[in-house]
Amino acid sequence: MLEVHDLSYRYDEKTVLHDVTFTVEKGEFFGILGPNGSGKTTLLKLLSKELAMQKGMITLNGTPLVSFSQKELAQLVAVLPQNVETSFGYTVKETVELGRYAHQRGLFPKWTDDDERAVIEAVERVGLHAKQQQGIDRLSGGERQRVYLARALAQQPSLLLLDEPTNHMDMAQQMNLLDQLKQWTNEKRLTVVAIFHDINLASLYCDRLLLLHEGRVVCIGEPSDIIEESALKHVFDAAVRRQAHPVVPTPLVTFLPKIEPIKKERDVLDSLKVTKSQEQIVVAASKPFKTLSSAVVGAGFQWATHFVNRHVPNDYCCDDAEEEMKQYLKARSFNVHRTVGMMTAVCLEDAAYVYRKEADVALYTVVTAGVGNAVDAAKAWEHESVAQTIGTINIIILIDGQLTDAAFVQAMMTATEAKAKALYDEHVLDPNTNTIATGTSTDCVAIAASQQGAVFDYAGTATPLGKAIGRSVYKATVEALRKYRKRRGDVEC
Ligand SMILES: Nc1ncnc2c1ncn2[C@@H]1O[C@H](COP(=O)(O)OP(=O)(O)OP(=O)(O)O)[C@@H](O)[C@H]1O
Repeated sequence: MLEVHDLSYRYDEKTVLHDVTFTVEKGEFFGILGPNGSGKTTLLKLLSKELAMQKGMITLNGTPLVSFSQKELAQLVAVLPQNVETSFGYTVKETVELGRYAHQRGLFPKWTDDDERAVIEAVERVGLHAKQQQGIDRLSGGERQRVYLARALAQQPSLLLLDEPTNHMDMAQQMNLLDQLKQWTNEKRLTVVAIFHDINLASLYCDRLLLLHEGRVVCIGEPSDIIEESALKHVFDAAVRRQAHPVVPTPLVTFLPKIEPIKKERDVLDSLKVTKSQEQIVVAASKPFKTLSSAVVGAGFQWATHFVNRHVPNDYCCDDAEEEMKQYLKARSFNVHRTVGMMTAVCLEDAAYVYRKEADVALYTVVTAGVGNAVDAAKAWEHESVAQTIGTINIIILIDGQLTDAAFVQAMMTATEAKAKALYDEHVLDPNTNTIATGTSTDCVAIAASQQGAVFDYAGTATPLGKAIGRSVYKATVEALRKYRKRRGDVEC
């Protein structure tokens, strides 16, 4: 629908756009990103003919932009500029009605049913139906922005040009408005070209993005191709980290603040406070540890200061164990956002604690082990139903060092392998298949790292960290298992 070829532009002596070339398809939501002064607004003004072209070519549906009259262009293209001058004295509806100018004909144009329908739909779409008779000077900045967007939508354009459309809006309004626009691109094949400052919003809503830097196109493509750490670092001169969105397959970026690296606290593991009772084992750290866990509370990545292994009865049963565990933690004054919480029916006196300090690696491991639900993972499919009792082998590993994401995942793998080996050597059987068990049906692992000091890129079994994890987890699991089995010979816990 839109083709831009070798577009350059200069204000006086200063060239601010250099040979910009791209195309936008009909129905596409196309985002323009770039730092302040990179030429985004100038580009948009050239697309709307607010600025006269100096060099290059822009075509709309195959016709050069220069050959459209202003009125012809207004029937195809609507613009929401960065700053709109407020026309005081108009109501919301009257302001939106101005969007119909492009469709009025003759010296004394008649207001038609089509005009009325277009205005009402636009006002409703931006959620201002209830305020349509209100003067726009009595609206908030965000509401006013929505009125101007409605005016642009009432124009029923094929191409909508937006300069920071969600300026002044709170988060909910931004999402709501972009959801609506996205729906219009799908339903009405409206094409949107929008300037964004929020990279994550652009990534969520745009089909493709164009990244501008000092008036030049750095790259064009789908968000997952464009949102790339090194390109963003180069363009925005800021360190960023790319991550996966938790729900949709688009990337998210986090800008990393230029703060002093965390000061290395000596012997961070020595200052851990470990409290043991029949009800719970609590490992408390003075600073948050970055943690990857499968715990009931705090699963996934989390920064945590407290690691709680709580004893529950053998017949513990709850529809929403996570919520129940959160209530338990809150009632005991734990901050649930800073706590990793797991459960076990095992007697907590039988926990094993292993502290290892070698030249390059220091870690502290706590294991509770019960094997009532022991399962051979390779044969679990033979079980008619997997027992869902709380179990079982809970492993907490606190590491003094900085782990990459790869190292976190490898630490999980190494710990799991060492646990399985402990079960093998202790000859723990899956009672259903009578084969050696590899774990229990509800095991839990938490890998926590201080994220200070030594950097560990990997934690597989060939690395010093992996070796220390394997050795500690094996030792602690064997010890905890033996205590558990000995007690079962004496007292049922
Ligand atoms: N009317 C003007 N006269 C002279 N220079 C201008 C004019 N308008 C913009 N510029 C310059 O052109 C360059 C590009 O400006 P532009 O507004 O297009 O950037 P932008 O990427 O939209 O910036 P922002 O993110 O701050 O809105 C800047 O260096 C700016 O100072």
